[in-house]
Amino acid sequence: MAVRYVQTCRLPTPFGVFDMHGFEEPDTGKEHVALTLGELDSDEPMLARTHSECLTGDALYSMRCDCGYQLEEALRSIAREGRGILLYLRQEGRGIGLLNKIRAYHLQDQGADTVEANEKLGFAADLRDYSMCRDMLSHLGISSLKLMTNNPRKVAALQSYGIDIVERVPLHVGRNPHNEGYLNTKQSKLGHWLETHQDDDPA
Ligand SMILES: Nc1nc2c(ncn2[C@@H]2O[C@H](COP(=O)(O)OP(=O)(O)OP(=O)(O)O)[C@@H](O)[C@H]2O)c(=O)[nH]1
Ligand SMILES: [Zn+2]
Repeated sequence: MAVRYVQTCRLPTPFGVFDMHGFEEPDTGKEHVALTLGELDSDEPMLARTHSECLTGDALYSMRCDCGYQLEEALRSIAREGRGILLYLRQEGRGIGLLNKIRAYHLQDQGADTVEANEKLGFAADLRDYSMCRDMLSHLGISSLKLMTNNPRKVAALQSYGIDIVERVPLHVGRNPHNEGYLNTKQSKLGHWLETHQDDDPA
């Protein structure tokens, strides 16, 4: 989806003072942001995270998934590196939206896994589209990334837009008894690179 740049402001966080760049999808009105730290105009690959919205995990401390833990670890890693970008993409629930995600969680409470629940609701397992990343990165002059992800589809999607992924940085944090089944299904059905025994120590 094509996006247009709107404005930039400072965003102080416990991890560092980022610049927040706002973008809008003219066709849908969806709003996305990029947080950046450090020099943008450089040929050096940039540490990056493309993070899809998860209100429950990112803002409400849900332990059903690993999103909140990954968001925090990504911002911490960018701050440690002194340079990087986090693209926060407003595609909640792998693209089905918040209320459908609650419907899907209800089905999971009754025994479905994360993929089966989507399918029972008539959705594909993952409806996300990463094309807005191309415009956002191009606007900021960034073409080469060290991407923090465990998701092979994300890597392939960004590469298909001509973005150079020079390194894939694993992001294994937040495994707990409430998301064990979810993470196992991500690995077995969605192909995520997740070892069975993760090192949860963020040090
Ligand atoms: N439909 C659905 N969406 C979920 C569920 N659990 C988490 N999500 C969504 O899954 C998405 C996770 O996105 P990301 O954090 O980018 O993670 P990812 O695609 O799994 O890949 P990583 O980069 O390895 O973290 C968010 O949009 C969440 O809202 C679920 O059970 N059902
Ligand atoms: Zn989540």
